[in-house]
Amino acid sequence: MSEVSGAIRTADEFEPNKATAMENTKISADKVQVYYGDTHAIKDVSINIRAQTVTAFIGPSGCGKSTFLRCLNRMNDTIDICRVEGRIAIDDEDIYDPKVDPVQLRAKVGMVFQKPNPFPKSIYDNVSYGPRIHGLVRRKSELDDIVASSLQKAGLWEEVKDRLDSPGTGLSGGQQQRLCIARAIAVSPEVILMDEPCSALDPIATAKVEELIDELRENYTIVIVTHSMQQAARVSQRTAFFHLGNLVEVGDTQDIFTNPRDKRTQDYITGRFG
Ligand SMILES: Nc1ncnc2c1ncn2[C@@H]1O[C@H](COP(=O)(O)OP(=O)(O)OP(=O)(O)O)[C@@H](O)[C@H]1O
Repeated sequence: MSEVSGAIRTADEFEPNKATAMENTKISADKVQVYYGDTHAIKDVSINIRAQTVTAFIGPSGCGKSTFLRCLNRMNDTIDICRVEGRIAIDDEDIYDPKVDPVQLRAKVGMVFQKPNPFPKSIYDNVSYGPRIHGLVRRKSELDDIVASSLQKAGLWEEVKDRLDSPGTGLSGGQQQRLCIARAIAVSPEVILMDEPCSALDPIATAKVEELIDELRENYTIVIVTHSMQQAARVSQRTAFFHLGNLVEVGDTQDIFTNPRDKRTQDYITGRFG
């Protein structure tokens, strides 16, 4: 099986270590269709997403990047008119199987949104909330440890360790976004989905979050939707290009940007549309 189904050639068809790449699959989507009422937003998308890799979803506005991202932790379940067909598996387990609890799934597959959205609570409570509701800790000292280590992993500890009781909403935008990343990390996810996580941040805060994404890759599978091709080039190892609900091609980021196989990808990356 190639990484993208259908007649379109993919960079992976030329990959010498294909078997190794397949073994490394964390998420596999097969013939996924998404409808909002009568609108067919995602058309027959198949893709394998690799573990401990940053995969960027790029494409013009409205092409379905966010819709497909939200399929990966069933966030679309919360939209009444949205219907998802096909199969999406994480570690070969179908996440749309009726026995899968979407709340547990969303702990395993965390999400960071475009606009930082800390709870109107303290920094400590923002990070400890998930582990408490998921029953991951028994003692306050364990919770303290999770809060500290999550903030450390999110690169925020040094900036907030003396004011854990202050409101999360009082932090700068970039700090709030790293707090949201700490909150996602606190429940020990395996996958982190990021929907344009830097679009509300200034260049310095963006650089910090990008650096963090690079560090997190060692322990997590990361999928990021971005409008910035520079960002995709900086942070991702794999890039998937979407157009009008289709996944046009996926491959190593460097190949997609230097040697796209489809004219639509080429037109997009050279700024001819979108
Ligand atoms: N909640 C919704 N209800 C109805 N239609 C929706 C909804 N969300 C998205 N759509 C439609 O689905 C299609 C894909 O939208 P989506 O937001 O996934 O694209 P996108 O590539 O992420 O766009 P952008 O880059 O502008 O964020 C669009 O036609 C959009 O209008």
